[in-house]
Amino acid sequence: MDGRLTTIELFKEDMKFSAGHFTIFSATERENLHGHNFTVSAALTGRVGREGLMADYGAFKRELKAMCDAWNETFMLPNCSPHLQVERTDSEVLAHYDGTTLRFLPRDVTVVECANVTIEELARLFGERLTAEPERLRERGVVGVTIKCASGPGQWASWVWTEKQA
Ligand SMILES: Nc1nc2c(c(=O)[nH]1)N=C([C@H](O)[C@H](O)COP(=O)(O)OP(=O)(O)OP(=O)(O)O)CN2
Repeated sequence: MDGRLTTIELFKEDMKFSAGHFTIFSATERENLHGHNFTVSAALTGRVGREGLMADYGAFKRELKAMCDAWNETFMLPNCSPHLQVERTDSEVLAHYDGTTLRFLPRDVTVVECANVTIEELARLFGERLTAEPERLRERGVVGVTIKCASGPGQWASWVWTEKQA
């Protein structure tokens, strides 16, 4: 590798998903159910090899798109909230919050491994998926990954990984 660093930024038009959610602010305060057109973008920093190539970014695009597709047109519930408990019955997904129960059909819900369906948690989920195999990233010369997730124009949260922290 000639060693120089480059950063490839991915913010394709189709890296998006329309999903419902509500932000939980406390044990007794949350938003009403609503939705956003979320978008996600990634910046991959890495070393350029003698072939004039860093890691092929195609795999990263496919991974991000697959996550967007899985969450698109569903209602997202957090699986690890300190304030909300998710219960699955034979025919429903129940969300117990502050003495109330929200009822969903399984086909309409995505339960995600996060404490809150916020842009900061969604950015982390995207980032952790892309950096699940840090050794493989290193082999491909990737030294940094930054994910941005937005719930609309002009507001996003970032999540950053560097090879040193892994
Ligand atoms: N730290 C965070 N705070 C909030 C988040 C979040 O993800 N992290 N999310 C929300 C809600 O999603 C809320 O719906 C956002 O509403 P708003 O800021 O009004 O954004 P809109 O998409 O509705 O766009 P506007 O045009 O600005 O109204 C709240 N807090």
